Amino acid sequence: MGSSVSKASTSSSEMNPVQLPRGYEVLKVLGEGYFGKVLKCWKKDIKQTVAVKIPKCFENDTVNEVSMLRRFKRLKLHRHNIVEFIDSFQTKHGKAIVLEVLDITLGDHLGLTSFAPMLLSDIRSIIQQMGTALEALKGIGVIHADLHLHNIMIENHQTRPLRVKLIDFGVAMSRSEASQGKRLQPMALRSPEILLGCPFSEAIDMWSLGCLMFVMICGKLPFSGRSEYEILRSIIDLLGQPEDLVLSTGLETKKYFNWTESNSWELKTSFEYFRCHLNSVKDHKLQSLDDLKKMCLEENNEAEAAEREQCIELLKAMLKTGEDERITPSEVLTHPFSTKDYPNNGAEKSETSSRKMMRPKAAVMSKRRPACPSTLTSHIPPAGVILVRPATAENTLLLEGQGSEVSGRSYIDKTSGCSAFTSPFSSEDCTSSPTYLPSGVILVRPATAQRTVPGDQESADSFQSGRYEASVSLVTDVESGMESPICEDSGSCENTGAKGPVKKKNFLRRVFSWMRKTLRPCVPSVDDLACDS
Ligand SMILES: Nc1ncnc2c1ncn2[C@@H]1O[C@H](COP(=O)(O)OP(=O)(O)OP(=O)(O)O)[C@@H](O)[C@H]1O
Repeated sequence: MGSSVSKASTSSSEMNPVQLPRGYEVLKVLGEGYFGKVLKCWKKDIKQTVAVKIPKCFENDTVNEVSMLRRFKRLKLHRHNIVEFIDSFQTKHGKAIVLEVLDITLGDHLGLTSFAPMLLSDIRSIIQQMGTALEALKGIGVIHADLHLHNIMIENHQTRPLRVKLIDFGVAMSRSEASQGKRLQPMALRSPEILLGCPFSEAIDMWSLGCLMFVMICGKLPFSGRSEYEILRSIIDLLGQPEDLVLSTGLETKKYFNWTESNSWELKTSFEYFRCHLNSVKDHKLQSLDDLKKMCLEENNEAEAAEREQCIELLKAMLKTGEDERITPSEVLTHPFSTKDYPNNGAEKSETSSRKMMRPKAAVMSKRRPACPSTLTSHIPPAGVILVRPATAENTLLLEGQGSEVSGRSYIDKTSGCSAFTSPFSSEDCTSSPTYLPSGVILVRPATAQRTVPGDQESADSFQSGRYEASVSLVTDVESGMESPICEDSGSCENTGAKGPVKKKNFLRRVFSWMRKTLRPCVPSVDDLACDS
């Protein structure tokens, strides 16, 4: 790499405190981390846009990261979902790193939907790909040690399946460097072995990935607290205490635990630890990970329940407090959730709700033209589901403009007692606790004979003809602020009396006209729905 430095333009130098070599043109700032600023640049010799990570100051030596990435390049690890290294060059603060450009971080992606739970199909593809990345790293004895929502990047968040890459090897190390007592990983994602100062291995990355999977499932962190003690207490609350055998190897165990007369370790109380009482700052109300199985997107959907069950089983295997018991990356890849191979898997016969929702969405997002006419019936959304484009900056604004959010908080069905989406977080008060939906999904009350006008065939016809309103029964009530035509009509609300058929018909007309105005820009066209192959 040539070391001659061009005189950057004013705008470039504003974005970039370090002048870049002649062969680069700065386009924009992509992101910033603790160690470096990442710029999108045009690399003239290869005629390609690249991401250039520039160290902020001299202490942030990137030599380790560069040599790690060079090794990955030799081993072609970009084929295993690890960011592709292109080049490096010297700056006054150390080596700048040139990488392939990626789209947005997983954290930003979740942020677009206010951390709504992700579809199981999206979670599966992310876990499979990160499992592959961790397997490749384990194969060469490398620990990433800094897995978090902003170190997993999506290649293009508008296409499905989601393609993700692992980035930021700033603190990555080889297994031989994994000396007991090192402080690694973001605190909330810190594994028990790091918290306790036990011997550790690549398994610490699986722990962090498990924590991230929890966030993808329910939009919350599994463990929270402002100190390591609180994180540890939070882990023990949800998962139970690590085995005494594990605790006995920790350099920090005595800091957090007392050795009792019954010859076992017992977590110190907050008073013993801090000299003051401290309430737990839990982000959720789960008693155990199994409670997550109760979270469902659709009632009475056995396929979805079976899929979720396997998803949570995998999560439990990732969040084992003892690293020896924790699932390995290769086991993740063969887990039934990853392979979608489990009893009651209705993949062949009837697809799960997430698939049903994903199909048209993928077609819409990839803007594929239908290559073949397809049978209409395979594209009719299940009763009670309105298909909308997945949340993007644009359509999020569209919905927000109506006083709502895609996050689903606004789509809680108060009248049905949260029956459309049961969340363990909202078990106490479903009107005030946040309940989340995946992006692109609006829940409606289940269709019943009374509520569905016209009948199935008519509904199918109108769906095909673009009159989507006919396939919809009733939109759920939304949270305050959202003007809803549904609850204006007493006949549609369970807590009010029924009205005559004429009034109901008028009401439905109003509903449909409201929906036409509101949802048309979000609803896929028939062309888009016509072929998903
Ligand atoms: N290849 C890339 N393509 C696009 N954006 C990127 C790329 N690499 C990094 N970014 C953006 O820059 C941010 C910072 O990158 P990175 O995590 O590598 O820096 P860091 O200083 O090591 O961060 P940290 O604070 O996590 O240690 C990322 O969160 C992301 O938003």
